[in-house]
Amino acid sequence: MAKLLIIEDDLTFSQILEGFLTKHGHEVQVTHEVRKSLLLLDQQNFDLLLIDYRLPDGTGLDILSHLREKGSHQPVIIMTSFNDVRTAVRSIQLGAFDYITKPVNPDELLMIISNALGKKEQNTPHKSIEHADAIKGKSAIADKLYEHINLVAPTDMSVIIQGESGTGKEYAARTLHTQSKRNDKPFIAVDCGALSKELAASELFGHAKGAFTGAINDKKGQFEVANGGTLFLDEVGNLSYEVQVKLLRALQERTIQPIGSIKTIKVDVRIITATNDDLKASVTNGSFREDLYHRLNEFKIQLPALRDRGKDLELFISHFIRLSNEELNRNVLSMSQQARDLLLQYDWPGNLRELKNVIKRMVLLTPGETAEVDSLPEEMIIAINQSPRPSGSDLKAINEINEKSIILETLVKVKYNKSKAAKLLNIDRKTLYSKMERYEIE
Ligand SMILES: Nc1ncnc2c1ncn2[C@@H]1O[C@H](COP(=O)(O)OP(=O)(O)OP(=O)(O)O)[C@@H](O)[C@H]1O
Repeated sequence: MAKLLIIEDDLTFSQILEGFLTKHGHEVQVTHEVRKSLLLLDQQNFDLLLIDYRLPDGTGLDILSHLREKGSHQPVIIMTSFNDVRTAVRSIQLGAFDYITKPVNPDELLMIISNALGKKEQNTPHKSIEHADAIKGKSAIADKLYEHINLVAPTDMSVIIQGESGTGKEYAARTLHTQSKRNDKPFIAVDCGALSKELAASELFGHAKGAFTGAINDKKGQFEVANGGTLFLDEVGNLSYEVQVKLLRALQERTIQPIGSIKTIKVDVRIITATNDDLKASVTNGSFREDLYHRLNEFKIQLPALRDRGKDLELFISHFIRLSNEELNRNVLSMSQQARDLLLQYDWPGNLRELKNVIKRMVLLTPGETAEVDSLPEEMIIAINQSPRPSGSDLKAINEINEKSIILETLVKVKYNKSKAAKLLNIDRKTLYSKMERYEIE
């Protein structure tokens, strides 16, 4: 049993969730606003938080930031409408464990909660590393990527890995380490996005007993822990100006000084950083130091977005189906044409992480061997149909696009039962068939 806090402003939905999770053995509390939830979080400890993305007095990200400032690391799951996925993936950078799209599927929710509780101990600023099951891809863009990785890996150069959220930056950093001569020494990953301003310096450089309230013992910083090996700083753009100064000094002088200590410690560490922001823009607007940027940017690796990886998408789909079959004890061997088309058409703003989640959910909801389109989030179809709107005043084109997306949405809702769809759409079956043919809906 775990102690859960639900922060959700939809009263009916929060009641349903509360009942459902209580029935599954959890102790559940519910609140409906950011402000009240912050008070509760300051008074009590919860094992896991389930937070609606849009709340009346803020967003789930405000709560995540508050937790980060406090240095709390309990797993957080963000619940979001599909239209907010692009923003919600940002929550992962701020330390959320995962997100789930509404309407929430009960099996999927239980799976995510149990994964989150299972990984609780690892959900600290030191990121978990589970990249034994990785594939490279066969597209031209993947070839180029690995050419760069192979080129720079054996050197001691500092590398910045840039790429959208979920593109595999941590995986790339780990590959650089395993292909370097430091591979028998530690690879330490620190998620700077999940560190509060106050704790960041002590996390990186350590502190002496009594250096500040709460520093009850000496603590080794991650620089020292990584000595001889590689230190991976994810979301490096989140470090405060003061910590940037300390980091630059550590890199230039190859020594660190724990907070509150007079001793200096020699360190030999290769630095790999990752960012999904444009760090150069942060230099231009003054939030990131230019001298540090140049010191970190001896080589830059750009990770491609999934939507730009062509045929690799299909390889990743098969790969994640295999992994999910193993994990969930399922036997999904194929997908219907509609399901495949949908996965190939979608533009994957959350990249590999989003694909992995969607496939896991699909496998979970498929008891047989063939996954059907209704095991995919129906909002994916809406997202695809929302993409290009004809510009200007071509009323006929606008009407056609609207008509196509309403037909698609209805078909998904009734699991492609055409009689039911025709009834809901208030047209006869023959008209529905001819419209489906015209709009190339299978
Ligand atoms: N080459 C790969 N093969 C298989 N799985 C991968 C690969 N690269 C990444 N993944 C999976 O995709 C997910 C996201 O990867 P990762 O955490 O490395 O991305 P990231 O870019 O560091 O994310 P963030 O921007 O949120 O820090 C992980 O679950 C990881 O296991």
